[in-house]
Amino acid sequence: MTRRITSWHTSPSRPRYAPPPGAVDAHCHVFGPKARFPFSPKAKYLPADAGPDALLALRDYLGFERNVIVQASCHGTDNAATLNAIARSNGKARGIAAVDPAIDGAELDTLHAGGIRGVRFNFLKRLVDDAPKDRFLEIARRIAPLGWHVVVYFEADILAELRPFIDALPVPVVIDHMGRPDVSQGPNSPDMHAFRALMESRADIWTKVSCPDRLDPAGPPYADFVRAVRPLVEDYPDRILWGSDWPHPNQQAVLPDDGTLVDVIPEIAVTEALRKKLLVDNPMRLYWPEY
Ligand SMILES: O=C(O)c1cc(C(=O)O)oc(=O)c1
Repeated sequence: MTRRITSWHTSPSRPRYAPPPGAVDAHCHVFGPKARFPFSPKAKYLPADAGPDALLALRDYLGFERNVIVQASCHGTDNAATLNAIARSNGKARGIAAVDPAIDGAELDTLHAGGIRGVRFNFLKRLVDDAPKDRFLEIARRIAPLGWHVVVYFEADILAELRPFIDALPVPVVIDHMGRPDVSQGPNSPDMHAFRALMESRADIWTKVSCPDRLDPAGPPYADFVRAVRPLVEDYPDRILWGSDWPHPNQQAVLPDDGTLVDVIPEIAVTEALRKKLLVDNPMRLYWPEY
């Protein structure tokens, strides 16, 4: 693994849709820069540098004000690159870390001071070697006093197997990219039924209605994604978040145009009130509750 991948569009279009003031991109990442923040020896992909300068410039270009930076799997459990990006944002970014179960209380406090507000549990075999549920539960118990939540990333085919684990989590839960349903099957598919059952199972489960580029292989204007996801936005308006997913880890065949991704927002959230919840009120409640 030597070739470094550029997984993002280097000249995205400017979106036609203008997000409301204070909009939060609640799922994005940084890669490196590698010279200061080397990738994990266990990384499953080796990306080109996509550091805070590029992220903050894109934020402004797309019309957003804040970011939630999710530790990318290529950085393992060393959160230095994510913390560096948060520190560069002038208080306009917070983050989600990946941590080793052995992490001590002082290290958790340092992460909190650096803007971290949760930890991510990644169950994708193509991204991580192992996902020990018992140790994840131990971490979730440890972060509860900090008021953090957990972010869980999985694919639809393991949702049933994961249910007891998710049910046992003692803190709020955010599901990345809706647990990757097959959106081509429409809004009433078995995947969507199972996902809705999860959303119904507790009041403190949220989800990111993100990644049309990953979930809808037909590409722009992502009609299957819009048809499957719009009803979720309408039924769970207070528990949804949106994120660009920049710099789109692992995307290679087709690089998503971030302007086009922003233009999907008014298609899935069809009223101004829904868009304000999705882009401002909900992420602020979860990541900047003091505001
Ligand atoms: O589907 C993916 O490849 C992917 C990877 C990562 C990561 O490497 O952290 O994060 C994501 O949100 C999505």
